[in-house]
Amino acid sequence: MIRIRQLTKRYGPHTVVKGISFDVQEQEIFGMLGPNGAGKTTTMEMIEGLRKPDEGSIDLFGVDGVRQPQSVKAMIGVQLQSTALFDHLTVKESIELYASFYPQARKTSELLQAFHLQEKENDRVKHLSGGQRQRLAIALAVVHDPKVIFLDEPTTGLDPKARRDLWDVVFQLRDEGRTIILSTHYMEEAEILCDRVAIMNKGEMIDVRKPAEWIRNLSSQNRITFLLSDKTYLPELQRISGVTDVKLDQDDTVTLHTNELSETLSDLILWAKEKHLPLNGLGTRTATLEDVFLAHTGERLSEV
Ligand SMILES: Nc1ncnc2c1ncn2[C@@H]1O[C@H](COP(=O)(O)OP(=O)(O)OP(=O)(O)O)[C@@H](O)[C@H]1O
Repeated sequence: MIRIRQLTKRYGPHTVVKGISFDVQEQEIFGMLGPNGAGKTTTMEMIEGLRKPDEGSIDLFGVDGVRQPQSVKAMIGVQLQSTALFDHLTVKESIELYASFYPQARKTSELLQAFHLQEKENDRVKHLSGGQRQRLAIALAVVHDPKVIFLDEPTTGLDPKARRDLWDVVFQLRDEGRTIILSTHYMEEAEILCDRVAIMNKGEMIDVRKPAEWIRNLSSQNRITFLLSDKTYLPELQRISGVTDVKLDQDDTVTLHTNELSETLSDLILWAKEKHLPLNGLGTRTATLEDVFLAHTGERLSEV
């Protein structure tokens, strides 16, 4: 287990990580979300032993991350930004170069296979697609068979297919028994990939929860919409079970906010039947992690 307690980092008068505490379980895919400048990278780099905390403790599977950063480095793999790869080396040469940095390394053939790069082994890095470069960057991070892997926005800029392929790589790393800490700007990615998600804002840790728990706690964000031209029905709609708010737009669209989506929906249908109202344009929208993020940070992640 990774145990972080009261971790603090200051730059001059600015405290950019403000005494945060959390645990990461073994074999967990742990996501860190937050707007730009929230302190995600600083936190990850303190755990990686690259930046020294001003206060607090880091215990990485029994190793003191603050006092023994060198021991931490042997246990962890950090994905390079794909721009940091050597463009003129081939894929195979890149892996062999990185393997030469460690006393013990995984076989090149095994890594080529695990990261679906066999067919590209003799291609120069500069000729790889975005997804292949990212897979190579992660392959290089696991050359020495680390227990913990850090991925900083691993799928930024990838097309949907390459993104899904990379998710498979991350699941595979976890299934091999590794613990993964990643930052992402994509809500969908956090929902699908992460066992638990930490949301950071302005150097503070808002909380750590499973994606579904974050969403459940924000369940009044569930919405039902339909067309209704007669305003006189609005007070009745307010009384339908689960409804927390009713809004009517200028284009006659009614939006019901509810914390009990299915119950509200079935009661609404019964009510409309009684009144002989057609419920044209009926639609529902459940809360997403994007709504959670907006509610907690006041920003849309897709825009940051
Ligand atoms: N070396 C440094 N010197 C001074 N301030 C720094 C330094 N590194 C980071 N900061 C500041 O610390 C704050 C947190 O930065 P950090 O990079 O950790 O945020 P982040 O959540 O990773 O953001 P992003 O999503 O943009 O990567 C920012 O306000 C940043 O300007």
